[in-house]
Amino acid sequence: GACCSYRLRNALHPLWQSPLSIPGGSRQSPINIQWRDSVYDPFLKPLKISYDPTTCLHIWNNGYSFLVEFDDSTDRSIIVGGPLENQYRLKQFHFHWGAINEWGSEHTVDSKFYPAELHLVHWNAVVYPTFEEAVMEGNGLAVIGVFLKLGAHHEGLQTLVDALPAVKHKDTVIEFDVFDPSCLIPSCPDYWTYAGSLTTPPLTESVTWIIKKKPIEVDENQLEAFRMLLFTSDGEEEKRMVDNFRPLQPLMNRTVRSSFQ
Ligand SMILES: NS(=O)(=O)c1ccc2oc(=S)[nH]c2c1
Ligand SMILES: [Zn+2]
Repeated sequence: GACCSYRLRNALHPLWQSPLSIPGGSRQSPINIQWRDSVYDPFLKPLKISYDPTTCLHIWNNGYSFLVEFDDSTDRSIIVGGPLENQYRLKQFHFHWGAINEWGSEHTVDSKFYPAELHLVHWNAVVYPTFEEAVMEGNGLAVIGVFLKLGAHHEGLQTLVDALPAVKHKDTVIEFDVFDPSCLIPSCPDYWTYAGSLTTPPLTESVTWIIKKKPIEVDENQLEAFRMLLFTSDGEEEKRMVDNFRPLQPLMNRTVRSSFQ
């Protein structure tokens, strides 16, 4: 049945040496979003995003992806509204991508992969004292997912792409002190939302996912810049950082809601 195959899928996937099964794994991510099965919820509010670009700190290659990290010691960069009961603080954003343009995103829409997916990670600092504690709680995190599609050059992304050669190897970091990530979020307010998990270890079921319906456009050179990064440290045999996405997980007893009709 679905459950054993998903356990097999997790066990087999080379990248995530995740445990054979996640304890009580009933809300794992990513999932396929079947547009026609999503349910319009008129009570969903618009998502309110207010980021302070000066809270940007650095870019770090952590050996899975590259993270742009923010100063989350105050409420200067937050999101509120949408499906959320509290405001959530921006901690970092990162991407997942493929070796080629045919795949790379973690979520799919009607089984379609995008070449890449952006995750903006926020945590519930109203209720929890630290990010590490929020990661363990059902309402601890809120992640905005934005699909990237091949198309026009993205000016805002280019400032980030220009810094990537400095973080080519695992565990390298470069200062990156002013960046407003809202330039990476489509202005169209439409989104899907569902209860899910982290897609990398510890895979905890602590994420309210907010997946933007509209993708952003980036060009081939910008996607290629992601693919020049390495999973490996300086001096090790080079392994290109590509296909850093988790396999699709079963929907189980969940409904995906939409903010639009
Ligand atoms: N890929 S993701 O689900 O957005 C995500 C977000 C934050 C995380 O913190 C740890 S630890 N693993 C994480 C995975
Ligand atoms: Zn992610």
